[in-house]
Amino acid sequence: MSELAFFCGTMDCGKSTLALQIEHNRSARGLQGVIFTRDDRAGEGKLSSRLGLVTDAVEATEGFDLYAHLVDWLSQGGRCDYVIADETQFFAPEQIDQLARIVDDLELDVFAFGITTDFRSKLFPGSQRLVELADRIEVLQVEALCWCGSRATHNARTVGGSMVVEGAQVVVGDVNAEGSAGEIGYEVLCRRHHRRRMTAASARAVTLSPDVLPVDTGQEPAAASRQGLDNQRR
Ligand SMILES: Nc1ncnc2c1ncn2[C@@H]1O[C@H](COP(=O)(O)OP(=O)(O)O)[C@@H](O)[C@H]1O
Ligand SMILES: Cc1cn([C@H]2C[C@H](O)[C@@H](COP(=O)(O)O)O2)c(=O)[nH]c1=O
Repeated sequence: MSELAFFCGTMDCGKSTLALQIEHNRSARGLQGVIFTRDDRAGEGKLSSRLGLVTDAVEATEGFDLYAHLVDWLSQGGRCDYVIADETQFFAPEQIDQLARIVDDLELDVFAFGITTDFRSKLFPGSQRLVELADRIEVLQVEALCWCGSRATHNARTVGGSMVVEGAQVVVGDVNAEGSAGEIGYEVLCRRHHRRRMTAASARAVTLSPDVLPVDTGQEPAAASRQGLDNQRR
């Protein structure tokens, strides 16, 4: 029986890589898929992974009907054995309903990939609909890590290394990507540090601050600095 599977996780945990692997394994066996995406960092009509692989995809723009697209494609003699949808957090809830209809009415497997929550740890509407409709939800097993070494479960948006909590829900961007001052970047954090708005840069700044270095312990500076970091981890 065909199914709607939702593969989710934080940014940078390997979702697009898995999407490309599923595509590779199936096409290597002669199957043909249709790939949808929206607002991939590599540009319009692309599905890309940080490992350097990229493939062409159909851009699911606002108002684009994924079910109608597939019916058109099939009725023109096109072939489709399965569907892959990446960056599904950006899809409208109606488009997720269309993915479910592709499973139910066209009897095709749909593999959907996306982050569940935004930089404020609120569900994206598309991801919420996937949680509501998916037959199967898989959290990716390659864990991204917070700077403290714990499993990263949340996505932070940063400006100048500091976490921000104001702004539009959708801003395409990358982890480790902050360039010029004021540019938006992202960093994955554990919940504790997301709640405290403590990014790698702000933890480093606190650790190095003279305020938190014990002055009369007789410790070596390196040991004192480590102790400051331990305090932040707690
Ligand atoms: N230079 C590298 N060497 C090995 N693995 C890498 C490298 N760069 C990225 N990765 C892997 O790729 C993952 C990101 O894959 P990607 O599919 O782009 O993530 P997502 O789609 O979830 O944002 C990282 O978590 C890491 O496991
Ligand atoms: C948290 C968050 C992320 N985004 C954007 C940033 C990236 O372009 C994508 C996630 O892509 P990835 O392949 O999973 O790394 O989503 C956003 O627009 N708003 C957010 O709050």
